[in-house]
Amino acid sequence: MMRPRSGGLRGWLPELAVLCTLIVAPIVFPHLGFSTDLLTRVLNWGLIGLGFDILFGLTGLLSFGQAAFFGVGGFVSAYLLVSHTIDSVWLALTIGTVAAGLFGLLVGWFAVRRVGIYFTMITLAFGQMAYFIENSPLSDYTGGENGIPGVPVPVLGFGAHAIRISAGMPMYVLFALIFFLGYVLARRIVGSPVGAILLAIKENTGRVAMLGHNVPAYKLTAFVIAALYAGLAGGLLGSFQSYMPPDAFSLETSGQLVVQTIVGGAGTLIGPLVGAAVWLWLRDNLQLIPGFAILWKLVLGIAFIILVIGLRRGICGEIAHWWNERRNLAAAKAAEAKTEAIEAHNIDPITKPVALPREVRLTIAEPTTGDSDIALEAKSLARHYGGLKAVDGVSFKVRRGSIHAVIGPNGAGKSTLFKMLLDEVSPSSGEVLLFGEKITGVGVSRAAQLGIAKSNQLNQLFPNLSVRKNLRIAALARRRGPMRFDLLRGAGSIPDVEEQIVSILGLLNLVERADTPAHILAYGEKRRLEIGMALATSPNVLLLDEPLAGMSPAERIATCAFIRDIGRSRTVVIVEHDLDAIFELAERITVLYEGRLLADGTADEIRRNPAVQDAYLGGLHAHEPA
Ligand SMILES: Nc1ncnc2c1ncn2[C@@H]1O[C@H](COP(=O)(O)OP(=O)(O)OP(=O)(O)O)[C@@H](O)[C@H]1O
Repeated sequence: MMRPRSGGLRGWLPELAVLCTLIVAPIVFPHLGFSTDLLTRVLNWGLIGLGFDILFGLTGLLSFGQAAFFGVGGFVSAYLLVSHTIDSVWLALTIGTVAAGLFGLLVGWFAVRRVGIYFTMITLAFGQMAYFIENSPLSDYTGGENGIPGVPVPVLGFGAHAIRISAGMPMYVLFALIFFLGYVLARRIVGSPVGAILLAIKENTGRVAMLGHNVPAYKLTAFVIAALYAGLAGGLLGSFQSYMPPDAFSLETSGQLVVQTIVGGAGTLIGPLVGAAVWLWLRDNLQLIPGFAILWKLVLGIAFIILVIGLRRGICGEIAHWWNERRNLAAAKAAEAKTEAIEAHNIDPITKPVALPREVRLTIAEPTTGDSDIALEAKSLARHYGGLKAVDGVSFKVRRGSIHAVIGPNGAGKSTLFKMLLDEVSPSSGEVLLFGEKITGVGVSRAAQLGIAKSNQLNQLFPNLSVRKNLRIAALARRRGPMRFDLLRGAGSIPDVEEQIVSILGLLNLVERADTPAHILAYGEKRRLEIGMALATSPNVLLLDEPLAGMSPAERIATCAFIRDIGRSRTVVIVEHDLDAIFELAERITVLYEGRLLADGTADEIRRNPAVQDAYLGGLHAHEPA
């Protein structure tokens, strides 16, 4: 699917292929029934599609309101030119594009905090509002139902040397050039750290936030990028046809963009262009067939259904999928065979851990008051679900640099407590202090930025990304902060992030699996990757929720060894049912029972505590020294 650029000349092959196609298209395509004007129109749809694909194909956000930005860009630019407020078409196009971007910022502000269908509904509502405003209150400026006629074409050069870019071939060349530049830019964005994070948002939004990235800000960035592309395409449309039509704002425009993107292949950048070519060609040619003139929409609909059912990934998506499968077939088969071998024979691929990633400096100030030796403190934490007190007023302190365990029978409230420790779940009452600073209420991504990370009881991976890319999303978080607009650098070009990934791959013994998609890994490997992702954020306090669950005995021993290693450079809090492991690892143990604190003390104190023995399980007696 949408692949960032790999190194060397090969990495530029898609750009080269697009450039060659744009050059030969006006020679070849007229033989297939495409006039030069139709090709120009296709390029204009392709240009909106580049931005839309970053929003929809890459980030997974389906907008039904792109016509609003297309219309704003088009009408602002057309009005400025026709009213002679501005004479330069280039300047008017720039202002129109910026206006669309600003409108995108406004709409996106409301939309990106909603998910799924609610996001789509908000974009649809704003799109319809924009259509109404253009048609009614602003009709003095937009021409209402008549649109704006007489939009001038762009001019290159000045004075006597000025060249008007007229319809036909000159206009095609202009559109092809702008599309190509837009494509190169879009590819860079996809390959940047921002692009990597947007893709991860589509895979698992919650985990991206938990790692410390500001998810709404990234979604908003994708939204504004899509609005800018649409605004530029809108402005160009007016100049191309010397007329800005009111239907630029219509729901049909937004719908057509979605349809074309799905037909061409979402997540490929080039898909919307190909989809537009198919769609416009079918539309134009069906109308010419005698007897089809009235039925063409029906036939177009049937053609769409056949394409979507036959080519689930869209035309370009299927081609890209076939190509990648063919290229990676041997590697994919080997990876699956290894997984089968691990699962069938219980091969333990863990060896001795290698270098630990180095500790990052604390991003929070040392506490000026209180006990600076306390890394984490829960103060009367409670979480109630209706009448159920999952956690009921629990207080405990975790000493800096220690391994601290939280144990308790099933349903005692351990996972809920953990979720409150990093503000993933808001407490009903009480608070959490990280190095003396209150973090309750800051939100999970801010808490991660302050230095607390968690590996989850149930894996929260990015299943379709490779192991390396999973770790990269984690390692980028604290290194770059909650949000950064590094849209033009390569995601894999930050040396200390890559060093961090290599150390963690070694630590988890996943070096050979670095390029394997996470969903192919064996269960034990997935558990290790889950821990590795939390570790890759370089946390000062690492929470491990049942890290040994589902591991083989040999993996448990090796995982305990590296948890002990991790504990040398940072504070570790661990929830685990394997009491042998806990008594071996933990310096202090907090025991929960039915949501309440039952005991808190050293491993020896807990082992001998009669209340723990009575309430927790008879099996604790088994751990009594003989
Ligand atoms: N979102 C929720 N809504 C309602 N009840 C919940 C929710 N989350 C947890 N609970 C309930 O709170 C109690 C504590 O659950 P929690 O998962 O924290 O326990 P636990 O000690 O981690 O258990 P286990 O060892 O089985 O993972 C359970 O009774 C659980 O059903």
